[in-house]
Order: sequence, then C-alpha cells, then structure tokens
Amino acid sequence: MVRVENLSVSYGSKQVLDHLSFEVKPGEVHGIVGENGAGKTTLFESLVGFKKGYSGSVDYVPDVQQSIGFLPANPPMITKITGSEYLKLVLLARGIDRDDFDESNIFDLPLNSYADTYSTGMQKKLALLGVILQGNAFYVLDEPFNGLDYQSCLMVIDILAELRTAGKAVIVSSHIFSTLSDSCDYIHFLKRGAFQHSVGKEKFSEIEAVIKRELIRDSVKGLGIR
Ligand SMILES: Nc1ncnc2c1ncn2[C@@H]1O[C@H](COP(=O)(O)OP(=O)(O)OP(=O)(O)O)[C@@H](O)[C@H]1O
Repeated sequence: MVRVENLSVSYGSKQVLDHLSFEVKPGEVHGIVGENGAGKTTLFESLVGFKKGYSGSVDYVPDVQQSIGFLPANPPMITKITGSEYLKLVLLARGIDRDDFDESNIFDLPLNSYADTYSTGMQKKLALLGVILQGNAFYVLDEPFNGLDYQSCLMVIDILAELRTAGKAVIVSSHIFSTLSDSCDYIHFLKRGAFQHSVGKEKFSEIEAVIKRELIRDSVKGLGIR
C-alpha cells in the first residue's frame, strides 16, 4: 500500500534521512523509535507530502494518497473554534458532514469549549480523534502518546489494534518502547537517519535490550551519584 525506497533527506550539507526503504501493508502497524533528532518527524513529513525535495521514492496505492490521516507531533489549533467545530471542520475536509460527536468523544473532551484553551494532552487527543473519525486508509501518527495520561495511552493502544483489525496501514512513532511493543507488528529503530534495526513482534524483547545498550550504555554513571 505504501512503499518507500531509498528515501534520503538533507538540510544543506547535513543528511537527516539516509536511504530508508520499507513497506507498510493494509492491516500492519509499524512503529518508529529513535533518539531526539534521529529523523522521525522528517520521515513522517516526507511520507505525507509536507516535505518536498527528498531523493528516492514514496509510492502509494492510488486512492490512498487522498486518504492519509496525519497526526503531527504538535497539532496546530485554530483559535476561537470549539472542539466540536474542530472535528466538524476536519471531517468536512473528507466530505463528511457531521455534528454529533457524543458517542465518539471517548476521551471525554469538553467539546463545547474553545480547542485552543485545551491542555497539550487534550489538544493531542482532539487531533487524534479528528484523523480517526475521518476514516482514512493510511495513518501517520507522530508521537500520539506524548503528553497523554496513562488511561489515554492505553486507549491509543486499543485504537491502534482497531485500526489493524479494520485493515488500515499505520506508522507511529514513540519515545516509549513499551507503547510500541504493545501495539505494533514491526518496530524500526532509527539512528541518525538510518534504520539500525527493523524487527517483527517475535524479536521485540531482544531488540529492546539491544536498543537500551546502544542508546544509554553507562552514561548515567558519569553523574557520580552516591
Ligand atoms: N528545518 C530544518 N533545518 C535544518 N535542520 C533541521 C530542520 N528540521 C529538522 N532538522 C534537523 O534534522 C534532524 C532530524 O530532525 P527530526 O525533527 O526529524 O527528528 P526527530 O527524530 O523527530 O526528533 P524528536 O524526537 O526530538 O522529535 C535533527 O538533527 C534536526 O536538527
């Protein structure tokens, strides 16, 4: 459904993504984990067409390109519109005219309040709700767990499972490995713009140990805590 081949992105002389190749099929959830600055957001923006000027290719099954649900790491909010109005607006972008969100308001958001007065976590949940209700075919979710309380994180894990069952293709990033191991079919460890490891479910625990070793080593010992 979505095939990425040799995707490379540079900012000036700095190469940020280095020949990434992978494929996301319907009913698959792919997780991306990597340290700050590894290139996750750059990858996601390239996938959804926000970032041009990359080399390599991003190919979709034709009807999928019009049906991408992108949750940015920091979803932009429009001022002076309520949560309900926000949802109505993003659904209208997919030609869906809908006013009643009571049953879909699974995060108990104050939908009659202005969305720009929501907390960071509430805005993230509203934006996530919007892309899910749009009924897209391909979901690109940049840190959907970030800023969410524990209960909402569990709900997002459930949402990812539902998307898989519904045959959607999903790519999701997180800094918390366990959120990905609970929800993904494949995990890709992105390091300095390249996939250092790409593994399926059966190797998640093995790879978690490897990633921990590669990322932190004994650096905390340098604090000399006694
Ligand atoms: N507009 C830009 N101009 C120059 N360099 C940029 C630009 N945007 C991102 N970068 C650099 O590209 C690299 C990857 O950034 P990116 O935001 O994709 O990382 P990330 O993995 O999403 O990080 P984080 O986990 O902190 O959100 C970083 O080194 C960053 O400084």
